[in-house]
Amino acid sequence: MNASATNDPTIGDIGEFGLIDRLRERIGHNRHVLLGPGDDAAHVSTQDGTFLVSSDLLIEGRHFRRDWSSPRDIGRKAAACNLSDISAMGGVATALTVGFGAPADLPVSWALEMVRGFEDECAHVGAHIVGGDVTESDKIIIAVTAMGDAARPVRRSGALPGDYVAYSGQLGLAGAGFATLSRGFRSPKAAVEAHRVPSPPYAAGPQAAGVGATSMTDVSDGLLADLGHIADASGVAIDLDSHLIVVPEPVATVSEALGRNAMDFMLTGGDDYALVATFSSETTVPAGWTRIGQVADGSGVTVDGAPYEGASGHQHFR
Ligand SMILES: Nc1ncnc2c1ncn2[C@@H]1O[C@H](COP(=O)(O)OP(=O)(O)OP(=O)(O)O)[C@@H](O)[C@H]1O
Ligand SMILES: Cc1ncc(C[n+]2csc(CCOP(=O)(O)O)c2C)c(N)n1
Ligand SMILES: [Mg+2]
Repeated sequence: MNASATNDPTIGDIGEFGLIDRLRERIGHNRHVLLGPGDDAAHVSTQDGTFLVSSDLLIEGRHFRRDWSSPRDIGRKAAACNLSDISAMGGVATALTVGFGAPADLPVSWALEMVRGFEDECAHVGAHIVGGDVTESDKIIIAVTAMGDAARPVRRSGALPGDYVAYSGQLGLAGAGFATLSRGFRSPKAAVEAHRVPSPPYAAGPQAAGVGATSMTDVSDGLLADLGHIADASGVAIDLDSHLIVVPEPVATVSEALGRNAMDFMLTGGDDYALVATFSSETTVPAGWTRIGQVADGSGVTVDGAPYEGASGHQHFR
């Protein structure tokens, strides 16, 4: 921290999650807020039911680059990271609103292709765009709000000692793709494609909720970082068994080519939007899920019984 930090800290001083904590201190709630900020989506009641709602912001240069991804890819990714948050509550997304900021010289066709990407991705769950906003901006900004429905939302806070940890979907590929593109390469294609368009296992969310998952989240920042949110919210410790985490071939290829540790991509690479959940030891591992760890008394996330060296995942402002 710099000298001024003690008096008037900057966002850079306190970081993404420090800022969210400080903002949340100022946010009230009413009787309709069944679950407020802090989970993948909020849960709100209405006169005749309830809904889930979640927002994610994508900024050109921070989340995507126009020279790396097509407008259709970018639309699909912007939809995917929002639809994934609804799935991570055990829900099914029904509607999106899309705020779109763009420079005046952006071709109209770019925006239309982006919306095609949105509709393509939304087709996986049956959702559609129901509104939005447009504004002029120096860089492209895509601000999405997703709404959805869940019979029994699964929170981050329900993991219990004795539960096991399992994931569904892909890990490591998008991070490896980002590293590949950052070094000016275009292959392996599977990794680069995973950065451009993630493949969230949408149906696995309601499936896990249906068999009684005790907690769940999606992996947007990195497996260790996002499991850290489950550990914190649940007041438990989580230990992963690295031998149960199988490195996909493209991740191994990228690791070798770039002189990187493959497990780093698997444990700390974001952007794949896998789901990770905890289940009671009496629950059979659901089809499509892979068991990778254990919940115990304590706090924090360890790998093979020891803290993992380095950053646990992507953090803005750091
Ligand atoms: N500006 C804000 N005001 C109120 N709540 C916020 C704000 N920013 C984030 N939050 C809340 O903080 C929690 C964590 O946010 P975060 O963005 O990490 O969640 P996420 O969408 O699951 O992850 P990601 O953005 O990496 O996909 C969420 O419940 C979110 O609603
Ligand atoms: C051009 C470019 N640079 C970096 C990355 C990597 N990245 C950016 S944000 C994020 C976490 C999720 O975002 P958020 O927490 O904002 O939802 C990750 C893994 C990228 N995808 N594209
Ligand atoms: Mg999430």
